[in-house]
Amino acid sequence: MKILSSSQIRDADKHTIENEPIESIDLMERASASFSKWFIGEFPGKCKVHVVSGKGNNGGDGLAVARILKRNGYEVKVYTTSDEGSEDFNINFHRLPEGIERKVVDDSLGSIETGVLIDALFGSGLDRPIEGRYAKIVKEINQFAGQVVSIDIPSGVYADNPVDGEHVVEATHTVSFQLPKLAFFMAENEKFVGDWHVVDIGLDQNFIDHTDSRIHMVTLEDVRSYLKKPAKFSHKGNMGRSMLICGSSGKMGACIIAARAALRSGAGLLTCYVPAVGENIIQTAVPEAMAMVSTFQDYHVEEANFKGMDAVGIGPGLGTEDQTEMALRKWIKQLEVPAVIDADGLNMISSRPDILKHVPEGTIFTPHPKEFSRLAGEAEDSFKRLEMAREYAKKHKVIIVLKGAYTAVFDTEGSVYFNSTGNPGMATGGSGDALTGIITALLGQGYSSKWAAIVGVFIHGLAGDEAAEDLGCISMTATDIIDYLPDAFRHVEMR
Ligand SMILES: NC(=O)C1=CN([C@@H]2O[C@H](COP(=O)(O)OP(=O)(O)OC[C@H]3O[C@@H](n4cnc5c(N)ncnc54)[C@H](O)[C@@H]3O)[C@@H](O)[C@H]2O)[C@H](O)CC1
Ligand SMILES: [K+]
Repeated sequence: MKILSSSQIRDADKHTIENEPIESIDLMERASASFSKWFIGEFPGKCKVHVVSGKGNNGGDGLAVARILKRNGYEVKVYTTSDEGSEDFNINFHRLPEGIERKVVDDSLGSIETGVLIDALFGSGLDRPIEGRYAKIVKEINQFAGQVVSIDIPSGVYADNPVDGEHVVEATHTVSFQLPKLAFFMAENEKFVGDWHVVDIGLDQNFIDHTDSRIHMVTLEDVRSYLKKPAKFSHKGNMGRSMLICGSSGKMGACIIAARAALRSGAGLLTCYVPAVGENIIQTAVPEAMAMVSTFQDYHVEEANFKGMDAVGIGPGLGTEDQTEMALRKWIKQLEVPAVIDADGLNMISSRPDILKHVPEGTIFTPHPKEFSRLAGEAEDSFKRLEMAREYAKKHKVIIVLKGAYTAVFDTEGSVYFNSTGNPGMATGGSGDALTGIITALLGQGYSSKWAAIVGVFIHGLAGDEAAEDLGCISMTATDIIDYLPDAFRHVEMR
């Protein structure tokens, strides 16, 4: 699914009005009806509803929603910051039926005790920080004890830029029109956006399909269409020969997790290349995997042989000893097959950036934000980090998997794909090692680097979601994520 900027959405809006054709006020009605349908589903008990409207079209939506909810049996009170506004605001202001209490407010809503508050103060037309009387209103909204639902976007949040003021509505839910907004994927906006939802308002799909956007959200349908089904005549030899280079004394767990995740992700033949300390451990814990054992006891110091391999995963539990770093340099120089580099592998590259020039095109890096800042420098905010990751991926011709609540995959051409699965329970030791294993297995089965990363991240998150459903976010571990991989793959396969 594409994510469009506010100006692209405005164009889609204009195009729909001209070409459907539909009057702008009727499009507002359609948007408000879609919002109301969502609202009635979420709050079926006919609670008291307080609608706070600004004077733009977001406010106009609020007024239309007030009317629709009143018709559906809700007790509605409307607070407007003005009795006059945009053309469609004015029409909806005059359409407000009798029986809706209304109040034109200056800088205070007065006391609101119960019910649900709908925030229609500012939408995508916000063009400066919220100050003065509007700031006081936002303060009151945030002090309200009940749930707050923002129409389209929380007032004070920009769709495509970082928040620049102190006064921003903190919504419980945000109901966005037609598509999600880039702002929803940024960690610092989580407390403003709350749980977000998208409702269809019938903007011209053909126009959206032809609008150039390099920002996407990965959906189940996307992954379903890319998932390779094992062929009837497949055998272990053509399901990919993969190697994990992993482990050091005290860090063999990372290796086990990555190996198990790879096997649960369809790796045909898996070899774990480990230092001597790891031989018995890996052979006992993961009997399905072969072990290739380096002569040195505690950590990697030697060149590996990738002959006959289809994919390599480098990083889980490697440690960052100087000699391991020298070994990493050799591994990277002789890489001829698709590879994913994680964790300590990335940390070593950060401390010796000259290694970068030997990294083959299309290699996948899977940093979390801290590892990414070691690679590319500190970012002021998530929007800047997004640009930095995009530039880094393009410049070094690598796929970046930037891990976070919405893990983002950056391809080498400047596109970014936000993942839509996963939960806070996955921020647990070993979760990243499992992801490395999954991606290595997919690379081995012939997925392109970009799609191995996108599909791997999605499946990893989905397995985490299935695990969280049964076990809860607090108790789940990385091993649980692996245990739920079969459910996740089946879920994607199901049609
Ligand atoms: N295609 C769609 O998605 C549809 C969207 N709709 C809704 O329209 C709004 C956008 O409406 P717009 O009139 O452009 O902007 P706002 O309502 O956000 O308000 C603009 C209004 O406010 C002034 N303003 C901006 N920033 C500030 C500020 N910080 N302080 C004070 N005043 C400010 C600005 O000058 C304007 O006067 C979109 O979000 C949807 O909710 C349609 O209803 C359906 C189609
Ligand atoms: K709003």
